[in-house]
Amino acid sequence: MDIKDIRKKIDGVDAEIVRLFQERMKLSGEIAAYKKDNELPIKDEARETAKLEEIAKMADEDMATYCRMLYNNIMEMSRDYQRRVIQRGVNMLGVLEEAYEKTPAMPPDNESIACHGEQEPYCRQACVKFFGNDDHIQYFDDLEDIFAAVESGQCKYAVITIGRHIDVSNRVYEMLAENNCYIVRSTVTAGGMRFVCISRELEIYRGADRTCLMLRVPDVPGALYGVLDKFYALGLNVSKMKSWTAPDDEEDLMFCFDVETPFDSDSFRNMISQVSHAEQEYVYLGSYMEMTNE
Ligand SMILES: O=C(O)C(=O)C[C@]1(C(=O)O)C=C[C@@H](O)C=C1
Repeated sequence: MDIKDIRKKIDGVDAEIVRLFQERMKLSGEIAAYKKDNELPIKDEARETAKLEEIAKMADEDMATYCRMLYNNIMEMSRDYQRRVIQRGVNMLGVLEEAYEKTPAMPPDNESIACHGEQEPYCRQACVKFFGNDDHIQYFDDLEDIFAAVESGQCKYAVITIGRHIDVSNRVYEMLAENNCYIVRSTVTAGGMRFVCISRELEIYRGADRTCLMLRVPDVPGALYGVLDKFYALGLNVSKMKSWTAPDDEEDLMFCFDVETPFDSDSFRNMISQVSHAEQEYVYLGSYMEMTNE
């Protein structure tokens, strides 16, 4: 068969795939609305695992791995779309201000905290700084287990490092977004490791003076400039800037950075308005205070 004929067949199959993919995404959007109304988390690990198993069984033997990879990506996009559906029309500033009003002066000192076993001594130091004690730590082997513990409610908070290993911190930011978790406090321990306290509930403590934002942009010249320019125009300082290639597409860049401005200020409100009306989809990862030794 001529290559042209084969391509024609591929075009036909692609048209079907696009139609069905969009149909699936719309259904996923309906699930997002249900999850929002019933206060359910976007990610359902058990459903995804079962779905991948089912897909692998359904596929021909030599295609099973490809089908699994495809569905891994499809479900990641599906979650991304659900996040957008949920955020659409939400008055972001109103949500943040309500969270600020509801957050107590100090974090509770008797909640379970998920930590990484490998980082034990530093984690303890960070917990003492955040909660005044290190009595309620539960140790886990990896980040996935830590986020699962927070997601399921087994632990209300997690204290994890975000510094040092560049790959680790990128993954932490991606996982915060995937699991709808927020940074609520931050500190640097002895040894120069930066630890953050994260929560699934949006909490904004008094004194919060920096806000962590993440966004995805196409990897084209000037992409970074176009993002930062808007913050500089508002007189806002941007720090702890990180960028890396999107995990699922080499042509996209992920940016994560802190904007330094007190929560209770006009410049904060201007920034949120800027972010809410931007063309790009920003992911809000929390407003917090950097806790020092004093
Ligand atoms: O079944 C759900 O709960 C969905 O939200 C749909 C879906 C999917 O795309 O298949 C998306 C996210 C969940 O983690 C699991 C599955």
